[in-house]
Amino acid sequence: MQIEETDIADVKILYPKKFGDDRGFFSEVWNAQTMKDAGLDLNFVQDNHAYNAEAGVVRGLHYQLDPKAQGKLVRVLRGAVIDVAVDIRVGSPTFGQHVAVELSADNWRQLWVPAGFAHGYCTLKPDTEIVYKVTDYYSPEHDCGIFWNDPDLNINWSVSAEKAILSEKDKILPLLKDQTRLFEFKETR
Ligand SMILES: Cc1cn([C@H]2C[C@H](O)[C@@H](COP(=O)(O)OP(=O)(O)O[C@H]3O[C@@H](C)C(=O)[C@@H](O)[C@H]3O)O2)c(=O)[nH]c1=O
Repeated sequence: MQIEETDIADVKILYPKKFGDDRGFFSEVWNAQTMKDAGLDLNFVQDNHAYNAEAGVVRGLHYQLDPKAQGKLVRVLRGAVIDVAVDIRVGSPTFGQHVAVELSADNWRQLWVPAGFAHGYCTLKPDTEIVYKVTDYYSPEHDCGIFWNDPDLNINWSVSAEKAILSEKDKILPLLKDQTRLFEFKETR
């Protein structure tokens, strides 16, 4: 498993090895020790799996507030997405900046989205399945979001505002500048 740094210090791209043979392939997609060696001692408590019928489905940008903040390790089983992590830690040198990475069944990458970040994705293909491990349980009371197409974020989602397919909840999320429920930046997060 190779682990690559991104432009935002705490967000990482993981490249699990894939061993192909006549039968198909084998891949270690999560290894606690490897991540610990890379400085991430993680305790996942829930695995999420979402199916998206169409290309252009946008989910996000979502996060849970402290004390239920979640780190997310994201990968794609079928199809492809642009996966996005936005730094929403007030006081962070990269506040409001984002990392956007294509994750697909073909490239087999994973994105580590730490607590303190809003997360979202846009499907690039129909029949896209995404799975992610999270470090805390779902808590609707702590669930928050930011509008996906906030002009201040300047995210290239690969879909137009007219064509994007969103949940009713996600259509009316606030802009980052209007969202008061954010995180505080801590060096050690
Ligand atoms: C996220 C979540 C949802 N649900 C339920 C609530 C609701 O009835 C239904 C669909 O929920 P949502 O519309 O919030 O699902 P979705 O829009 O896919 O939400 C997800 O988006 C991505 C981008 C994330 O990062 C996730 O953390 C999560 O927020 O599933 C759970 O039971 N457990 C969970 O962990």
